[in-house]
Amino acid sequence: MTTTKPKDAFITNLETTETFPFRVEELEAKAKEKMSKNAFGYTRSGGGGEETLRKNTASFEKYSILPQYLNDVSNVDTSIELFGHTYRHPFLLAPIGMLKTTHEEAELAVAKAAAKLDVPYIQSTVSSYAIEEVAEVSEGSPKWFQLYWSNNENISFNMVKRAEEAGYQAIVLTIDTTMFGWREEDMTNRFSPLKAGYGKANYITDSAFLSTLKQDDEASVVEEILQNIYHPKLSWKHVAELKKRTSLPVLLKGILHPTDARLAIENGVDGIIVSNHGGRQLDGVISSIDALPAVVEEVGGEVPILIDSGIRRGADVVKALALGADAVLLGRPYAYGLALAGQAGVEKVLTNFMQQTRSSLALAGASSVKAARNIHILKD
Ligand SMILES: Cc1cc2nc3c(=O)[nH]c(=O)nc-3n(C[C@H](O)[C@H](O)[C@H](O)COP(=O)(O)O)c2cc1C
Ligand SMILES: CCCCCCC(=O)C(=O)O
Repeated sequence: MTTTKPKDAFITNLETTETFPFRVEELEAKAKEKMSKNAFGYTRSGGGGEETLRKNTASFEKYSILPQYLNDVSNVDTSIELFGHTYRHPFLLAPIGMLKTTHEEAELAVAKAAAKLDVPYIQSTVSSYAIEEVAEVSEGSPKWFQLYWSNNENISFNMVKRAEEAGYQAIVLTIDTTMFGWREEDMTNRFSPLKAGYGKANYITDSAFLSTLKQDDEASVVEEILQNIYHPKLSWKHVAELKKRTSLPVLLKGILHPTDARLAIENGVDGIIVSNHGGRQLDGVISSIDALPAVVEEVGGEVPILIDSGIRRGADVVKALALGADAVLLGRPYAYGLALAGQAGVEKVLTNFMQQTRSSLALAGASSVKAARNIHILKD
């Protein structure tokens, strides 16, 4: 008798002959071997003494799933709906800048992997490939655009307009990086995208951004990028202005305080991303998963809430959904997948997340993302 795997089975992967790491710790270790010290340091590290970076993953362990069984979880619907679009999985790819420091095909490889697996990709303002180049290789697939509000406002408005014209479905304004965090590892390594990666002139190709940069000087280029996005005056007035400038949904990335979540809603924001930027900005801040419950309570379902920072496994996704997130953003793991094997590496990281999320939902007793809200979570 032949046995066939049922479609979408909760595959164990025990029979695999693959050498691509399943363990995220091994993924990071292998990426370290493959990447330059400069680029790996930039990707892995956090702000200050990395207290928040450590807390982001450690905090997940304080939340325990109290599963319920005998629920018939033979069909798990992992799809979600956001802003009128249905997405097949409850995760998106977080914006990660200057991916040419990691792999020559950078955002093109990531966008192609995301498109193939129907995962929305959030493209960073400081991408190594321009908005239109990314749109071209992943035509028709869901993409959002992350905005750093340049102190040269025309650059920002122009990028938003171009993203809209290129078919991006939402604008994500990052609010926690109006100035750069205190990045000790990058300072120690004298980080520069020019020495970290591929192609001297190509770490950022967007013409609007490029025009503000001298491209041939390792040290000053970092300074110039940071000068461009340095904007300590950024305020709720800018959020209101952005809302006027685009018909796309606007999300704020970097909300941690429930009062800021309320202000976001009062200022017409369409969605909130609870995030501490992967522990890369202010060190010592609360972990995202610890910040989530109060934000969820304040928002009361008025707008969708997404979360990132520290999500490493399917069980983390389930915990975030159970605590009230509508979706999560995956960050460093896909960058490491990119470092190891380009587009195929990103696909591998994503398919592992998909299988793990599906089986974790089922084993917790939820047959849909909506049902995940009813999963009981105990906090240590
Ligand atoms: C190398 C790197 C570059 C990043 N670049 C950006 C960026 O350009 N814009 C942004 O909003 N967030 C950026 N982030 C933050 C991510 O979007 C996300 O918040 C963070 O990676 C989540 O933490 P995790 O990767 O530890 O899960 C970057 C993160 C990393 C690791
Ligand atoms: C050296 C320029 C860095 C631009 C900001 C990218 C980012 O958000 C990050 O966390 O790094």
